[in-house]
This record gives sequence, C-alpha cells and structure tokens, in this order.
Amino acid sequence: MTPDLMEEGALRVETYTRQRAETGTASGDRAASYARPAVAGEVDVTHGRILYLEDVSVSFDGFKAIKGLNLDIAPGELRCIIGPNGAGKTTMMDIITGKTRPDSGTVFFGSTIDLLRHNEPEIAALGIGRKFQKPTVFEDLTVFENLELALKTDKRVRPSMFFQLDSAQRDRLAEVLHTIHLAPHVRRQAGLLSHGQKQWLEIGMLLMQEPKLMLLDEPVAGMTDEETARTAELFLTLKGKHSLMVVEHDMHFIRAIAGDTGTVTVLAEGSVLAQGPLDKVQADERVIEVYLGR
Ligand SMILES: Nc1ncnc2c1ncn2[C@@H]1O[C@H](COP(=O)(O)OP(=O)(O)OP(=O)(O)O)[C@@H](O)[C@H]1O
Repeated sequence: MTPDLMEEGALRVETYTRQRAETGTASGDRAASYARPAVAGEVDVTHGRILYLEDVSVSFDGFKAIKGLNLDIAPGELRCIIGPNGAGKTTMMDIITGKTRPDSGTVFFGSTIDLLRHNEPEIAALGIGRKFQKPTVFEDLTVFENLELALKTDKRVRPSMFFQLDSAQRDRLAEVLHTIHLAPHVRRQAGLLSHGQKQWLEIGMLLMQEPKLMLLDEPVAGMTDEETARTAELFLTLKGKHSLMVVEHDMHFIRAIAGDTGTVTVLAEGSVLAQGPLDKVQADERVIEVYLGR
C-alpha cells in the first residue's frame, strides 16, 4: 500500500463520511459508529471466562424468548451455536450486545464488566464486535476505504481531515487484508465484490477494531462451497487470538470449525438443550428430535 493510496483513501473516507452525515442516512449512522473512539480496557479473564451468562430471561409480550439461559465462553474459544428457528439465538446476541435488555439474569464480560450496565455503543467500544447475517459494507467505497473507516480513530484528538494512518495502523490494515484474503482487491469497490468477499470484508472491518469477542450470525449463508471452506479456514486462524461465538445452520461448516473437540451449544426454546463436542450433541436424541432430525 502506497502513502498516496492511503492519503487518497483518507480523503475519500472523510468526504464520504461528511456527505453521509449531512444526508443523515442510516449508513451515516453506521459510519459514525465505526469511527467511534474506542475506550476498551483490559478484560479480566483470570477466572477463565470472557463471557458469562447466568439465568438470563426475556419475554416479548408475555412470550418467553429466553428462559433461564446459562452459558459461558473461555478466552480464545470458538463456540458454535446451533438450534431451530426461534430458539433465541439472535435474541441472545441482542442481549450480549446491549440491543435487548433481559428481564432478569447476569451478563458479564470477563469477571468485572457487568454488560447490563452498558449501552450498545459502550459494549462495542469495550471490545465486543458483532456481524449480522447480511453484509453491510459501504458499497461505493473501496476495500481499503472500508477497512480504514473501521479503524479506531479518536476524532476528538486528531481532526479527521488530517487523519493519516500511523505505521501500526498500516501494519494492522495490511495484516487484516491478508487474513480476509482481500489483499489483491484492495482498490476494488466493495460493491463489485462477490457475496463471500463482502462477508470477509465486513469481518475485516470488525477485526480492524481489534475485538476481544466476536459474535457472528450465520456468516456463511449464501456462500458458495469454496467460500464456505475458506471462511472456515479464516475462523480457525482467528480462534485463539479472539473469542468467537458463531451462530450457523450449515452443519458442514460447523463440523469444519468445531472439529472433534470444539464445544457446540444447542439452543432450543430459549435455553441450552445440549452442549459438548459435535459428535456428542449430534447423537443426542433430544437434539435430533428438535433440530437435526427434521
Ligand atoms: N422484538 C421482538 N418482539 C417479539 N418477539 C420477538 C422479538 N425478538 C424475537 N422474538 C421472538 O423470540 C423468539 C426467538 O427469536 P430469535 O430471533 O432470537 O430466534 P433465532 O434462534 O435467532 O431464530 P433463527 O434461527 O430463525 O434466526 C421467536 O419466537 C421470535 O419471534
């Protein structure tokens, strides 16, 4: 990546962000949230857990979508979540990210951060990144510009007009480009990428913010078999460096990322029905009954 390219990218991002802010579109809101200064501190994982949910419940108009949910995740773990439609998988992610408030229960990030005391932007800034099912990259910006936009930039101390990547940010961007297999497409407009590449770019945008925990909702939906296989490789490279919670219905993909020893959690009717290595949960009669056997 040349300094020219970086400068050009920074200026285009600045113009784009300003235009979006002026027109007040939903994408403008999103751009603002990507550029938000992050205030993440250390997460205390000395007790061996990066995420801890205990006895969490939430109802919508009397319907209990989450019922006494208990779940915890170890630092660096890649946790797979499966379960039938309506099991509460998305609602659980909404609770972790502060989008939905539970009626009762405990939700901790590490052993000291009570997530129920924080709102959605604060939780993102603390280091919990979320990727929704549909890719929502900025289609008229290049791959480079999308990643740049996602950088943790404190606009209060460094006016964005004069924003230039420092060497650590340049290295990070190059590393992320490589990780998401998009280095050859750095100058390409995101709208011209394939569906799978857009998904990888969005994962790259999350990675630019160096999340400690990543929540990924159906990341391979709509991907080709080859893209799915490359996404599995990508997730296996992220495991260990980040903690991941992956919701997916594609059992081939689950097999590829869980391997023989990864933990798979089966949610049904708002709580954990079964949990353990994939072979064990696949052989569980209750899981076959409510999900796999259908
Ligand atoms: N805001 C809401 N208002 C009312 N009901 C809701 C709301 N959000 C979720 N629900 C209901 O809660 C239940 C759990 O939904 P959720 O979307 O979490 O399931 P899911 O496991 O993610 O399903 P899928 O695999 O289809 O995405 C469903 O019955 C859903 O209709």
